[in-house]
Amino acid sequence: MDSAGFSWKLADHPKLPKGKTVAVVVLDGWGEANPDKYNCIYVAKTPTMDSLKEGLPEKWRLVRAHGTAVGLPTEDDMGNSEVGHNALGAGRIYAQGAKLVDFALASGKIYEGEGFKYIKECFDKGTLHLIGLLSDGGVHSRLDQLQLLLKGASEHGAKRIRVHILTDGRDVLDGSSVGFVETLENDLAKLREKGVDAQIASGGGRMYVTMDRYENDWDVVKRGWYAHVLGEAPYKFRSALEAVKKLREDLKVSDQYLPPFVIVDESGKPVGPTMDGDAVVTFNFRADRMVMLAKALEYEDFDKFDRVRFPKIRYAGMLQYDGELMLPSQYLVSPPEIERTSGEYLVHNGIRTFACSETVKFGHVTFFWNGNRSGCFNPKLEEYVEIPSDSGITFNVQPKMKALEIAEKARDAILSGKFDQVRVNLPNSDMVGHTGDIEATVVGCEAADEAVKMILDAVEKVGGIYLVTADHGNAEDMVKRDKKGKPQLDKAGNIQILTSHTLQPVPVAIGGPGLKQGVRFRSDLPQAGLANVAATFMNFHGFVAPDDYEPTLIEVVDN
Ligand SMILES: O=C(O)[C@H](O)COP(=O)(O)O
Ligand SMILES: [Mn+2]
Ligand SMILES: [Mn+2]
Repeated sequence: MDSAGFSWKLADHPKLPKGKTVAVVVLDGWGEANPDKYNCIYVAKTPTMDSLKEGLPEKWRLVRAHGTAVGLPTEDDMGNSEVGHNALGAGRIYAQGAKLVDFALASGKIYEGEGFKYIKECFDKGTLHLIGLLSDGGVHSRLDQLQLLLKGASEHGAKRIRVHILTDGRDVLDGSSVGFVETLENDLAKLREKGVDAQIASGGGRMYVTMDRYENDWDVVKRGWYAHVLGEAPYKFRSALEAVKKLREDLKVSDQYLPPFVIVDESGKPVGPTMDGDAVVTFNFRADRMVMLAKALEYEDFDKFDRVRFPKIRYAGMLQYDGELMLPSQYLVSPPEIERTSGEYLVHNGIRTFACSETVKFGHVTFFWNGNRSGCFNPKLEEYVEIPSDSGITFNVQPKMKALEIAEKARDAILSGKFDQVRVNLPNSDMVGHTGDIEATVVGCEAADEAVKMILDAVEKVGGIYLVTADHGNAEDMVKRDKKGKPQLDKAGNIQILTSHTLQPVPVAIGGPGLKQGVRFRSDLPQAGLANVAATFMNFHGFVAPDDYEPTLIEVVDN
């Protein structure tokens, strides 16, 4: 208990014992939707997940994983890993980056903050560079926010602006990059009419240029550095619209994987390399895929690739992306203050924790889970294991990914008796789902199901408890639908493959020999969401969750 009366000590659960091994399994991108041929989870053979569903309604239920249930601005916002794992780990709903940036832009407060004042110093003599994902997906960034920022920055004195665009096709339909570039070009033309020298300067597909995460492949960031900072790329165009259209057509690549390009003037010179005295803003609000670039832009000492030139710039993130590393040190909007997460409480109460995934999702069960905080709380009680992901491939080529390796690590951790909580993220349904390859996604779902089986078998052996859930939907719906739920055809009469997440709810399944008789899902929380899960597994560890956590999903009835 500190002087303010706060204590990390959790109250004992009146009915549930301590000392059980609890496996918490997060299937990434595994939602519940009507059965049809575009529902890869339904098409896949998933005997383990199917058997869990037989526990409905006492041991299997659905929870909300999108929109306001996870702190997003509207019910039209699909869920995503950041907000999903934040809610799962923190047990409460926080207004998330998307919403905080909306507020800051609408109120104009963004222009009064320290971060904006810091970059503004460069507006007289230097260029303002805006780097980020050009998309209205609302997962990492939003086009309307970029539009407002462009307008606001120019009204606050920016005279020369260069935008460096990463094309999406992952949180939005493939091919939509063309329309986004058109919209942005229109806005920039309007700024030019007002005397602002504003242009797109470079770009590339988000999965090939700049937006890697968790240090899976620094070459991705290096390509971005060359294009956005050095002004060098294998492809040069006079306009971004031409770049995106030609690269898609000539190379037959999708938006996500466009190669890096720079825009050049009539003499072939890049129009917007980043130079001493310039300001840079990375306009994504979401952290994971901006942290690596932020390091390259901010750190004096940096050895991940040769930056060739390290310009003296003033750099600010849309948000601070990592609270522990305080990276970047300058930012336009304060991130959600996610504190007192379940992970922190549990280590304070002696719970030994093991967390594991492969690189592309490793930060999800650690960094996002712990409220966007790197590292663990107490290395004596926690072990975080990262299995290296394949890099340089799209995951439809290896749809099984490292699911079984993750499951083996989890199994061994459970059988070792050294841990009270064993937490994993199984990435397949999400990562393969994002490729839009339906057959491969089916294989990925089957691999994830096998991995769940391996973990549940280990839980069975040690008399433990399991909680299986997901962070948002993806693989359960792979086609764009109209309001009635029918596949919506494009102008040519073709179905449109949905590479993005969905608005679907996700399952929560509980069980295992250690789960006391009489434990069942309450029926009075029909609107429950991911944030209700933390209190639930805290109960399985024998504790009552803190008062301000969203209520537990379970009750214990006496037989
Ligand atoms: O970053 C990505 O891969 C997608 O934009 C969102 O997927 P995730 O939220 O599952 O990571
Ligand atoms: Mn996810
Ligand atoms: Mn995803």
